Parts: sequence; structure tokens; C-alpha cells
Amino acid sequence: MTRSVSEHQLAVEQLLGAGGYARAGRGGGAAESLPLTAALGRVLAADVHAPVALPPFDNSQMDGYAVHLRDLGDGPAAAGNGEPEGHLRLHVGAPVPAGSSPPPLEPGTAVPIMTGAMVPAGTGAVVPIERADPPRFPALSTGDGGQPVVQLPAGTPAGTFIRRAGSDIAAGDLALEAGTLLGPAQLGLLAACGLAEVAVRTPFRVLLLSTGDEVTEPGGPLGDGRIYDANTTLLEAALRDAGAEVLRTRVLSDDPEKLREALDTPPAAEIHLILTSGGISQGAYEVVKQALSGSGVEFPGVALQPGGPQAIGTLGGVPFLGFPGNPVSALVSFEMFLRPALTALTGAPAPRVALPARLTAPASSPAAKHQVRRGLYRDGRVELIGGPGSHLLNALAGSNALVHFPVGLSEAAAGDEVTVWLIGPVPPPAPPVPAPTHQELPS
Ligand SMILES: Nc1nc2c(c(=O)[nH]1)N[C@H]1C(S)=C(S)[C@@H](COP(=O)(O)OP(=O)(O)OC[C@H]3O[C@@H](n4cnc5c(N)ncnc54)[C@H](O)[C@@H]3O)O[C@H]1N2
Ligand code: MOO
Repeated sequence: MTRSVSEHQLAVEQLLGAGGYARAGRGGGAAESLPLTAALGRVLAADVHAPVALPPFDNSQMDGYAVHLRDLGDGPAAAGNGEPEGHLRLHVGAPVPAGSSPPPLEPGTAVPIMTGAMVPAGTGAVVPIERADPPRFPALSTGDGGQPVVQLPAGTPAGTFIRRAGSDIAAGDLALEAGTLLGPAQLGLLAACGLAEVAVRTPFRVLLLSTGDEVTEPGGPLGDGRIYDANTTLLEAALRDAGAEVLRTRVLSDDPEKLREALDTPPAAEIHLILTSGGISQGAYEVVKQALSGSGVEFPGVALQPGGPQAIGTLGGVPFLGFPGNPVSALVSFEMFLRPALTALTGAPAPRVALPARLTAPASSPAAKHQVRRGLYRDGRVELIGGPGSHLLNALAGSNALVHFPVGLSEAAAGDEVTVWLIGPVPPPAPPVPAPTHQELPS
């Protein structure tokens, strides 16, 4: 039985959608309240309405002078005669630092006001200090009677450099919708609203098991014919990066009895998915296949390369997925099937950014399969890194994009457009190649 990629994507989404996490109201039923920074990367459990307006009061956008509404415009200056045309000469009142609650402003008086300070009642505009004469606060000139005066340009439109109360959000308005992924900006908004804690959905919890007699925990010696376990780390990191929590086991052998025992042992916490790597293909020791035969778990082939062999079902009512053992196959399986299903179910992680890119070199792909190559995307172009082999973990680690060659495409030329999903940071554009100098030009 071979499935298309989209059929298996739907099957995985439906599997999680029918599991315990979904039944508990997408985890929202068991929401927990966390201090704001502890909620980074988590998903908001309920709508949050702004308890206060932002800004809470009219305030100055600049360090400068608050000028009375009646003193604005081209009318006669309020204090003294002989000022240059188009300027105001105003008495200087008591300064308004941020955090103070100033008295109303008198016409004919300008008060020094600092960025973020509450504008006095009656203020029409704020004139930045750089436009004042003198252009600094401490060295104010002294007019008749010894009272400090300042000269400001006339004609400043009303409202200039005043940040109105509620201009960002009004009190009571919806600040963040349930299901919002909480990043620095969203958490900053909650803090600005005066909230110290936030209710988030419980994390999606995964029991992760890697299998294989040849697979050895990193950190110890490596025997002949053995390899270190890359997949547990790779998949745990991918899951955690996607906002999930991971319970991991030690690497399990190719003994189906041992795997069944491990799966029958109740985990320390409620889990929403069991995920295995390895042991699902056509070999003589396919531990996951053997341990789960007759359990209702299916082993479809998916028209995907890498990531062709897959396992899917439920175990004791808990959703189950088995990814192939090759490390690149495991990660591609995660990106193609599990990550989008987690986004649909839990609101995290943010979907991958998909972009068009031009191939830097020709490539071929098996027409009957959706091939996912790895590449380095930059400047609208993508260079394939390494071949299609699913053991090429070093090439994957040097890539920032998954490059999609859909079913039906067998040959692509340099310059052809493909779709890439960004999985890593994009380097800045390459510096332009300098034109040859006169001396370098061939004679
Ligand atoms: N006769 C066939 N052989 C294979 C087929 C097939 O269709 N017919 N499919 C190939 C494809 S495609 C893949 S992918 C693999 C999938 O095999 P399994 O999921 O059964 O995985 P294993 O055989 O256990 O391991 C495959 C490969 O990955 C290495 N591995 C396993 N676990 C880890 C780990 N935790 N860390 C690092 N590397 C791991 C393992 O040593 C193998 O090299 O089957 C093909 N064969
Ligand atoms: O599907 Mo395997 O995942 O091609 O290497």
C-alpha cells in the first residue's frame, strides 16, 4: 500500500486530532498559569483583553517642550516682541520628567518634557529640544524679569509628537487571541498590560524511543559495526523546538519483546504521542514492525524520499507514529508529517516559511515520489547540499532549507524554480562582485 504525501499528512493530522490532547480541549482544558518569560514558545489558552489602555495616558514622543494649544500656529508670539518671524517666544515652566503627574499648562508657557512623560492638560504639541533655541535644557536664556524663555518654531501642527492614550490598544480590546504562539513581542505586550502571569495550553507530550542493536548512546566507546544514536537527540530537539515536551528512553535493542515491555510500561506523565525511530522497513529484524504486528498499527509506504517507510496507529488509545531509522529520513518525516500536525492541533510551532528559489545546478528526482533534498538558500537561489542519501546528516546540518521536488518532476535545470521550506537562518545576500578595474581589463 503506497500513500501520497498529502494522504499521510492528513492521516497524521487526524490521528493527533482524535487523541488525548485534542479530547482535553487542545490542552486548553488543563491550561496552566506561568510567569511570562516561562511561557516563551507556549500557546495562549484563552483570549486576553487589555486591562489598561496602551499608552495609559497622553505622553510625549520626544524630549522637548510641551506647547499650549493656543500658542501653536503662526499667530502672535506669547511672550515679548522682536522675535524672528515664524517663531514663538515662550516662558519656560517647571519641567515634566517621566513618571510625574504635571499641572495644567498655562498659555504663553512651554514646559520641558521628557519622552514618555504625561503631557500636561492643555498641551497642543511637543517641539523636540533640537528645534528649540537654545537647543538644550540646562542653558535656557533669560528674558525680561529674569524668567527663562525659549524660542520655538511657530506653526507646529496640533498633536505633533503626542502619543495619545489608547493609540496602541484601548482598554478592554482583544490583545491576544487564544491559540496565539507566545514570542517576545506577545509576552512584552502582556507585561505592558500589567499582567505577571499568563494561562497557556499544556504542552504536547511525546514518548520517544529509538531502536536498533547497532545504535549506541553517545558518550561511550563505539564497538565494531555500531553507530551512535543521532535520532533521539535530533527528534527530541525538533520536538522541543516545536513546543512539545519529550520523555525519552534509552536506546532499545532489536528484541520485539523488550520493545513491547517498554511500550507497556506506564510513562511517568500523560503522553499524547508515542514516536519510534527505526525498525519499520523490509529487514529481517524490524523490531517495531515485529513488536506491533497485530496491534492495529499500519506500515504504509509513502511516496516520499527520504521518509518512505512509515508507521501509524494507536497503542492503548495513544497515537503512535514510527519514523524510519535513517537520520535524514527521520527529520524529513518530522517536517513533512508531525510538525504540520502539531501546528494544526496545538497552535505551535509556526509553519515553515515556503519560498520560491532558483536551482544553482541541475538535479534529478524519482518522478513517482516527492523528493525532499537539502540545500542552502540565499538571495532567491538554492544550492543542493549533498546527494539524496538519507544518511547524509552532515549535509543536512550544513543546510538551511528543504527543497521540494514534487511527484512528476524527474529533471530540473539550473535556474528552474522550486519551492523551499526554510529550516535554518538565511545568510545575508552575497556581496556584489566588484566590476574589473581599468588595469584588470584584458587589453
Ligand atoms: N529491501 C528494502 N530495504 C530498505 C527499504 C526498502 O524499501 N526495501 N527502505 C529503505 C529506506 S528508504 C529506509 S528509510 C530504511 C528504513 O529502515 P528502518 O526504519 O527499518 O530503520 P533501520 O533499518 O532500523 O535503520 C535504517 C538506518 O538508520 C540507521 N539508524 C537507525 N537508528 C538510528 C539512530 N537512532 N541514530 C542514527 N542512525 C540510526 C541504521 O543504522 C540504518 O543505517 O530502510 C531502507 N531499507
Ligand atoms: O525513505 Mo528512506 O527514508 O529514503 O531513506
